[in-house]
Amino acid sequence: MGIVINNLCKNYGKKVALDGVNLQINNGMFGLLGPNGAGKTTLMRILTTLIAPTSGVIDINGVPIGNRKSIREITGYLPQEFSVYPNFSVYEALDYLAVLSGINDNKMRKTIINERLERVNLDRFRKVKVKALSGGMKRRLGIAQALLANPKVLIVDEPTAGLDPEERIRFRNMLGSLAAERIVILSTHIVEDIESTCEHIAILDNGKIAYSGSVGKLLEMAGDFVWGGLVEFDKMESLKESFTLLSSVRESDSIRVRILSGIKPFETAENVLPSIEDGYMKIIKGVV
Ligand SMILES: Nc1ncnc2c1ncn2[C@@H]1O[C@H](COP(=O)(O)OP(=O)(O)OP(=O)(O)O)[C@@H](O)[C@H]1O
Repeated sequence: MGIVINNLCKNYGKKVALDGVNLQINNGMFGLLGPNGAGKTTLMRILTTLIAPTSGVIDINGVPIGNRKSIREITGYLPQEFSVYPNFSVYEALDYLAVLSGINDNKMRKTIINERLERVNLDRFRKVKVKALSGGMKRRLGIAQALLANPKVLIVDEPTAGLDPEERIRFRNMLGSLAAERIVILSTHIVEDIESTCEHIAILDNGKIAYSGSVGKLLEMAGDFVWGGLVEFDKMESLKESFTLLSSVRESDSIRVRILSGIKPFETAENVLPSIEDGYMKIIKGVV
């Protein structure tokens, strides 16, 4: 069970957006990371049957992706640009979307909407107009919409972009609790979003899977490549030219740097504990 993707390719004309993607995604929270243009949205739109692959095989819980009706019944999607009727109230917007998704029985629709509103902590705001919601509340409404049919797979694209830190944390926690009983795929280029929630991740780069596996394994792989130490100001330029500088913070007369490198970058440098961001940079920069 779960999602199995074999040799998936997607071309837009001459542009190759996905190039031989192989991936297995099981229950729980799965992070899809990658720089802008890597192909994340394309992959998610294929998984939700909004666009068709050029070639390759995908099964979701044993159902082939070509069986669009069944796939749509088991997947929920929160796109990057989620917007609904601004003058509707929260309840009206969900009611309308529920009718569109085929939940015709009035009593059942009411029960489902009330449950979803509670799930995303918006029940107190049911009468508030959509246009009056904060960014985080709109995103939560988007999740309520994606959960209407109680999908086995929930796919969310860049959900925390534009949210303030408190809203972002709340949103991540909510996704974490939803992942207890389904697959949640979280696509983002914000590495922090992955750090606190996902056990398994994939990194897409230029249409290809550059890494897939556990967060722990990524950290292990980055272990010997992250260096830290204090350097003098006048050494900074040459360090920047020769190595990937991860961070630099002034400390009185020197600068404390973190550097990604396969060799010791300067005499007093020492290996330091890597973060997911360091692991991500190692993969994307191809440091060996
Ligand atoms: N409809 C389209 N026609 C042509 N090229 C497209 C189309 N949609 C996407 N692309 C291109 O395919 C590549 C992958 O795009 P995609 O939107 O999947 O990447 P992404 O990882 O989601 O990026 P972002 O984080 O910026 O949303 C990009 O080079 C993009 O310009």
